[in-house]
Amino acid sequence: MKRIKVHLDKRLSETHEICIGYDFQDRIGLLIAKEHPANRYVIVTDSNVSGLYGKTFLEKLRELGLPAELLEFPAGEGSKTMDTVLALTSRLLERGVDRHSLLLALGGGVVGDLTGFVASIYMRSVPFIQIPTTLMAQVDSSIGGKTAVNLPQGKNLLGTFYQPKRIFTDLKFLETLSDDEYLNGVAEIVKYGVIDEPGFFELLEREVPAIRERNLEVLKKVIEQSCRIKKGVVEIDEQESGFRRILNYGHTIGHALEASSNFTLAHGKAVALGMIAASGISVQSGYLSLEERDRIENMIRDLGLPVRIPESFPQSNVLERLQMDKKKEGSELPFVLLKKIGIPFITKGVEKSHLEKVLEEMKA
Ligand SMILES: NC(=O)c1ccc[n+]([C@@H]2O[C@H](COP(=O)([O-])OP(=O)(O)OC[C@H]3O[C@@H](n4cnc5c(N)ncnc54)[C@H](O)[C@@H]3O)[C@@H](O)[C@H]2O)c1
Ligand SMILES: O=C(O)C(=O)C[C@@H](O)[C@H](O)[C@H](O)COP(=O)(O)O
Ligand SMILES: [Zn+2]
Repeated sequence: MKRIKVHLDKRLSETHEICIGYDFQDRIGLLIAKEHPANRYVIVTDSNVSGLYGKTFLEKLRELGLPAELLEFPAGEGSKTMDTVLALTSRLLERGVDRHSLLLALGGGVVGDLTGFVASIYMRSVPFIQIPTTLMAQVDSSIGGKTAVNLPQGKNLLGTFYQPKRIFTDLKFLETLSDDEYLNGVAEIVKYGVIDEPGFFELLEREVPAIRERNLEVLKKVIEQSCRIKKGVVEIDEQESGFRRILNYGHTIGHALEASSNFTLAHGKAVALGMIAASGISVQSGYLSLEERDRIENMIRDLGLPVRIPESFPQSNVLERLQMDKKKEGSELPFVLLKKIGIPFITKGVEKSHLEKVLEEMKA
């Protein structure tokens, strides 16, 4: 197990660590018992992860003498709502959970975002730990302290910045993850390749077959590097006053697609499409070469992610959803564009005609 430190501004939150390795689930309970004393431990998980890992993890904590319990909610993005927040908080109250208790988010990004949000507001905050079980959560959502729920109008419209006390990332969890859910996490890894050093993008290009085969040695390298890239960005700009926005590459259109599908299009797939769209706008605006745009699209296609927007997403609907983006500044909608692979930048807004042309070209 490796330990990667996340150093944050002391005024806002404490430094914590990502413990990353393969097959150390037994040690997670032990480390929690030794290093995170609490009067109650509440595992928060979803209905799929509960059966796969939640109940055995609960037993392990109890075997260590910890007063532990488990709360679950229905799996899926549809649960990332205020209704689930209210249901979870009333169950926490019924069970006497207080500020000396610890929440354990065991699951994918939905579990992590929801549990983090609840932890940040319940009794004006209780501590929580992230135990990510999807690739998406291991490389992205467990790191950085963004918590959120969706509103019918748009993605992640309610949320907080609230850091976990620790992150336990065990790659063994990924062995039960479906190929489809695995691919959603791969999309965010491509994002790091595009916004960070070109060497990482080139490594991903070389390793496309190994990534598709879920080769463990390659995954170890790629997941660790992704965690290092994300934590590096968050350390510079924890609360997204500027630089952290580069992590939103592909997300402006991605979020609009998710909302216009009523959150049935998965986040990773939406981001894959959004990255191609943002690269296309970068070409239209004269910043990025067509050759580099094509390298991005080819990699996304070769990895098995979508590259065309299905007919069920009319352009007018997507444009309407973009107006609900929380990053909007007056009438301008900032975008993360590219000068090159590895050189992202933030624009105040983009030409509507460029946006429309790119969305038209991406139609299936
Ligand atoms: N906070 C952030 O910085 C951040 C970053 C990226 C994504 N997100 C959010 O994360 C969410 C998407 O996360 P996700 O892709 O993990 O989706 P998810 O949490 O819905 O998990 C996907 C599916 O995999 C199942 N699952 C989880 N772990 C499993 C395992 N080990 N084996 C088998 N099945 C398993 C879940 O039950 C679910 O059905 C979105 O809401 C997105 O907005 C947040
Ligand atoms: O951590 C960040 O910052 C990100 O933007 C990571 C994204 O992958 C993630 O999807 C995030 O939830 C998007 O946040 P939002 O503020 O654009 O809703
Ligand atoms: Zn994302």
